[in-house]
Amino acid sequence: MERHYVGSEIGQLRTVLLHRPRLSLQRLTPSNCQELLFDDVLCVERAVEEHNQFAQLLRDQNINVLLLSELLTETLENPHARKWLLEAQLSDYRLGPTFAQPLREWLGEMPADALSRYLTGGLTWQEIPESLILQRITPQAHSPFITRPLPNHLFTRDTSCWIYQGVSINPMAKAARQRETDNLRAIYRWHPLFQGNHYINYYGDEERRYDHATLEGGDVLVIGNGAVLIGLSERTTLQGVEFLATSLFQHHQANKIILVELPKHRSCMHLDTVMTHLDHDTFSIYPEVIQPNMPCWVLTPDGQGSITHQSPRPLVKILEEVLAVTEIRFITTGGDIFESEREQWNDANNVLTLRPGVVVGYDRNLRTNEKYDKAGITVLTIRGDELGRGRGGARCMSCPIERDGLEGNR
Ligand SMILES: NC(=O)NCCC[C@H](N)C(=O)O
Repeated sequence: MERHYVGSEIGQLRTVLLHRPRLSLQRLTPSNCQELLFDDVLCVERAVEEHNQFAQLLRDQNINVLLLSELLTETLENPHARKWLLEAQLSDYRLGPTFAQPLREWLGEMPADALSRYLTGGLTWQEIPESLILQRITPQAHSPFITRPLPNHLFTRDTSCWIYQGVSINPMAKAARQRETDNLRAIYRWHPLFQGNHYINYYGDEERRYDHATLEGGDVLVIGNGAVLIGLSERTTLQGVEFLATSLFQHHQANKIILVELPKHRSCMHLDTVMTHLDHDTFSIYPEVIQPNMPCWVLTPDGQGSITHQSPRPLVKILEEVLAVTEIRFITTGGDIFESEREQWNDANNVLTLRPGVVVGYDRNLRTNEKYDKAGITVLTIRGDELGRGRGGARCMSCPIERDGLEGNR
């Protein structure tokens, strides 16, 4: 049986979920990219090459790389999964019953790989048979899309996140990303890799409107020793955190949730865009947003199945305690004020730690990479000139499913 467990941010990474987009990026244009949360259009061939390089680097480090499209295709071989997902993504409420039902029937007959491609890349009016278009009561379409592409599946970190012995399948804050969660729900519910009772479903897998209780994995750092650091960001709310924390405590998977209040800005949309864990005692931070002494709330179990909180204390003190180290090293983004702002925007702080002191980051962040190097952190670099236009780095583009704890325990 597979072992799904993420014991820390820095222990040996063993299995990771990535997504190599193609169709969704081909459909990004200057007129829709902002709405789809990209800052520009991409050269798709180069983006695919960059992503292949990233995946290959991980494989060369003996890390097992799972690809979301492949898992989704395998999931769609199951007729229950196929029916559920078509109803979730192309519901009567989204498209109107007279059109939605025949459309689902047409898609339902499709080979799994073609369907997986549309469920991630979006479906246009040009791709469906004329006879189906005629079934629409109002023939006027204002958009080329029946369902919009999901280019942000690239950032597998956000849509689901593994914390110790379980997963949160996250209710996303932005409309452009909410259908990603349906794809992930289908994978976790039906893909053979995730069958059995060997992990906990903490949050987000129910058929309900999560409303303001949103949560995204880029805000969740599994610090280890039963602690989780969570950013209250543009995307993750205290409402969402309350549900996740209660579930983590009830399942005895965590005993401390440290809350970091972030500005609600796109440049630091998730905690991992301004802070990542590099080695036992070392973090990367963007000092304009994260200061070692910033006061942070800590949530703990109240002993009766719910949560309580302790008064705010300096971040650095809490981390030293949790990690049992005498002094935390903070490596700040490199360069002068202009360079560091530019490098943070290009995800210099958003590195993926493969094992203590070894990280993957974009090669373009020269100043910050130099500082990592001087501090004894090995940076394995990848190109990200195209991928970076989606505003995410190596950590955002990866969802660890198996990773050792701090002591190397699995
Ligand atoms: N953890 C992360 O910071 N993920 C990057 C997400 C970028 C994506 N374009 C978004 O706006 O959601």
